[in-house]
Amino acid sequence: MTIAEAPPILDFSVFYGNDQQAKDKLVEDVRKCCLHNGFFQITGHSVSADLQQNLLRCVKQFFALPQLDKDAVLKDQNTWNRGYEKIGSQILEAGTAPELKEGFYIGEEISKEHPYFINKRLNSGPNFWPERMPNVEGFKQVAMDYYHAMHVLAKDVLTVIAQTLNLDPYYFKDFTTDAVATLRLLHYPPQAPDSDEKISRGIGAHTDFGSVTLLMQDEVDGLQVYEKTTNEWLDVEPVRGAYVVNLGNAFMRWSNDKYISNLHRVINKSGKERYSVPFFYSGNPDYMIDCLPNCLKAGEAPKYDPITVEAAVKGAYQKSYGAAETFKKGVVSTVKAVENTIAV
Ligand SMILES: O=C(O)CCC(=O)C(=O)O
Ligand SMILES: [Fe+2]
Repeated sequence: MTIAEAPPILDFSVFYGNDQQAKDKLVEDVRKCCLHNGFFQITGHSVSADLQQNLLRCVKQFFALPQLDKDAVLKDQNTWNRGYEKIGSQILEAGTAPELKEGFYIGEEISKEHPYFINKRLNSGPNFWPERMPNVEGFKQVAMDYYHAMHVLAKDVLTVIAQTLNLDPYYFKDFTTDAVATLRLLHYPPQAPDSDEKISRGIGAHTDFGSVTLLMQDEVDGLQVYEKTTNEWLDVEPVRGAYVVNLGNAFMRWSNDKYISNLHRVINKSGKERYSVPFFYSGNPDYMIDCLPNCLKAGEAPKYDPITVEAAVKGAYQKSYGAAETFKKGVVSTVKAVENTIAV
């Protein structure tokens, strides 16, 4: 594995097997990636190809709905991060235009009687389903089956990550109990061939806010990961069925910046419609993120105060949507980088 290459593809099936040498090698490969840029890809995982394909079919059906039907479930109608976001709702990279993507957010189905909803906990409430969609019941079923399968896979990935830090494989058990996570369906229309490379983005350069992200891409490319050693953007070519795994800002803070939450972006120059589905795993909202064991060098002190998962993640989305609003009001020059985004 050389360094200035797109995130390597690791065979995760060894995690489920008994070959200790292969398991150790997986842990070692994941460790290298976490230290370098926090990005790797996995095949041979537990999510079935059928479920992945069914979900992608639903994603395409949803975005093909008439605009009015999508607008009926606009996410600004709730405060718990569910529903549809229009093209141009977000700016993650300072100095770029509102992003050329539309999205749909799904989370755990949390009723209005649930204590998480009553107490306005992180991203907690009922889903906001597109009731005008033909076969909406099928859409709900596939989306929730997929959402729950992703929780299982995220726990497995964290079991490996624990071992990369020489921790008990189940070190993250409390963190993953009653975890909050968000599934985001994304559609990137093709960018005009003559669009300005400097300001036109599917999604601007950003780092993810949560702990770990598991991303499924369809067959159209466009995702790029920043390579700091060479100051390049590396293409992450889609691999059928694979997940791109990356650590988010909360994990970086938790590891005292030993493990990296890295910049990435999407520019869809393919001329085709692009679809992708990131799953953002935050963790248990009450869990206290405090410098993980084995993350301090000799004599080094923790850089950050302990913080709950909820406090670490909340608010970050708000800032990026605020930036798009500011842009649309015509005050482009005053748009500031969101706190955790570095313009390169
Ligand atoms: O669509 C992609 O490939 C990346 C999406 C992403 O980075 C995000 O939603 O945070
Ligand atoms: Fe991202």
